[in-house]
Amino acid sequence: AEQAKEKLDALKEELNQYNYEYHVLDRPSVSDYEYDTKMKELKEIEEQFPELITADSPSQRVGGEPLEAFQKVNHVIPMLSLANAFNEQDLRDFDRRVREGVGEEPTYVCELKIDGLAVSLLYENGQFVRGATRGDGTTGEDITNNLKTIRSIPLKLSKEETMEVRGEAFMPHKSFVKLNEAKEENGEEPFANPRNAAAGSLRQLDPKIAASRNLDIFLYSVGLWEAGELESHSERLEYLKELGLKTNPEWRKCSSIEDVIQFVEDWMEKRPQLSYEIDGIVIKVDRLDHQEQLGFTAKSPRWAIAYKFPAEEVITK
Ligand SMILES: Cc1ccc(Cn2cc(C(N)=O)ccc2=O)c(C)c1
Repeated sequence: AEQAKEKLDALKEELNQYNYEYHVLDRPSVSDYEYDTKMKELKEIEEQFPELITADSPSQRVGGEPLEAFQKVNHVIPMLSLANAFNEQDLRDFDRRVREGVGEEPTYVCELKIDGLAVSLLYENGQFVRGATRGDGTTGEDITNNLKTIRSIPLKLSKEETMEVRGEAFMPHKSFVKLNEAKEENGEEPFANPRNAAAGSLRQLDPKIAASRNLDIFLYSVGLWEAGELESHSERLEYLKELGLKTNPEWRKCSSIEDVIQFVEDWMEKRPQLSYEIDGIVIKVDRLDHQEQLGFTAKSPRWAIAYKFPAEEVITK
């Protein structure tokens, strides 16, 4: 069994790397056939030596039996909602409040606001151990088995960090159209939009159904983090990527509200080119000390705002 363990460890490393290249970088280095052949080899060894199976093995993505119900999860740091901006004046008002609060010109980070389901991923010593929905911000549902089926979620980080990361799980356009075609063929009610389809998929008690829905994820923030000492949101985004997590590549630093308004106008135009749905732009003050100075209202941070695009008629055909 010693050689089997060595062979298995090598295959795990290799397959997790290929999975990362394909689903996170969108830059595979081997053919699907080669990936599939090595996966079969790994499963054969695990079948012979079940005691060698580990939680971060690529064979463990589509987990166990359907659950009876979801366990509750308490978010130690609440997952807050963002205040909304609907026009340029709202953005200028936000900028004025920020400048008055921090007493200097802030740097902003603008990110695409993915129209999916906010989720929390907990890693302990680099291992993915638990995934949860946002719920009401304080209490969510444990959907670990369903989130494990999202191929772009690494089962192991590139460093042995103990941290909670947050992001948006979503259903890409192509998967949404295919799913609704299948539903209509079966005479079932199609989903109204990709957000409902993603939420419906992650609320399935049977992980095999979630696995069939081709969901994806972008991570964009950090919750609990033992050793966290970075100083800005932009550094955190870069660190999430360094850890092997999928981050949205379109974020930009903006040195003034004029830049923010330009970014918002640009993406209003470019939105239809994306392979996933966005419902706006998230604007955050970059420096974490500025964020602390600004603090929170009862339900939202004062250092961030969500610019909402006018609802787009979704072409479901
Ligand atoms: C048979 C088969 C196996 C794998 C895949 C997709 N894919 C490919 C790779 C790869 N090329 O590095 C890695 C992970 C993965 O999920 C498809 C579409 C079909």
